[in-house]
Amino acid sequence: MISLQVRKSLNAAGGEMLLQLDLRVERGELVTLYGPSGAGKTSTLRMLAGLLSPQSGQIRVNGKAWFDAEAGINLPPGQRNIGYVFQDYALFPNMTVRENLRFALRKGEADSKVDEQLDVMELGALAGQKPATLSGGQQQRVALARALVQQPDILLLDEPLSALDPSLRRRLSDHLQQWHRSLGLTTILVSHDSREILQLADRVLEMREGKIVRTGSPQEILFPDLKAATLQMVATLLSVIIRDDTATLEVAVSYPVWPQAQLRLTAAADTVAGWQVGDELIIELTDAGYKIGQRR
Ligand SMILES: Nc1ncnc2c1ncn2[C@@H]1O[C@H](COP(=O)(O)OP(=O)(O)OP(=O)(O)O)[C@@H](O)[C@H]1O
Repeated sequence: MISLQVRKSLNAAGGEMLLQLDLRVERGELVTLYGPSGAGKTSTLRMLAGLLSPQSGQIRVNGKAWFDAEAGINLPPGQRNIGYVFQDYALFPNMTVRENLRFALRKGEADSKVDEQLDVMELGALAGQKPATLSGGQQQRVALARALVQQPDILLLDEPLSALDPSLRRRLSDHLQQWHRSLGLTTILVSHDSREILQLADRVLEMREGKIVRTGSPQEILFPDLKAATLQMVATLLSVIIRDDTATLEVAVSYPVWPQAQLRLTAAADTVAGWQVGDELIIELTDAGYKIGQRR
């Protein structure tokens, strides 16, 4: 179990911002940190990893103090059994993909763990290449593979799938879910992707300006405006074609998640004025058919 009560003053764009956190994550839980850019999500992960020191407070993991300002305890990153994938990937530039993964093996462990991860991450063909020759998405997969080779107790993931194309993203989020369960990991995931959060998260912590402002299930936090008594769906606008007074829309349903999630709908051209691809929509099923509106 992770328990973290810390304060840290950060230099935000608009001046000083106090990161003030009091959170607990149970063993085996997968929790998502969700919130706008600059809310302090990455800084929270960096404090857990030992890369950023709080000014006051405590971090305890499974009963052991990792940080305690009053007692003068601050374990270095190497003594915290954490695997992390940060936005800059932090791969060793002078090592090949395979060497980057091998470096994360514990002493005396077989190379087969490296081969296994290369295989699952679909990186086998790139094993001999250096990070600089890889795309962002490939580097992201190497970073994820390296974090898992380490066999951590705690996995910290800062938008680990954001640079991947949609189909690879889906495959790897399935794998992530399996690893989290089968390896008994405790995972903290920073994500903005509704589908990813709905699929993976047990609980969402919403952060704003350095504080946790709401916690709840993915549905409660992502879609608080959905009315329980009516049949509604949340969807992303994929395309819109207007002909005369009628707009034809293609949308991808993100909640509830359907196996066949793409729909084609029509609406009055006036209704969709100003809508853009990528906008989130709410589709409400009514006696007369359906009603579409933009999600506020
Ligand atoms: N070491 C540091 N010292 C002081 N301020 C920092 C430090 N690291 C980050 N900050 C500032 O703290 C604020 C929060 O940054 P952080 O990266 O934690 O936000 P975030 O929620 O992860 O944002 P994003 O979604 O854009 O990654 C930013 O304004 C940043 O400039």
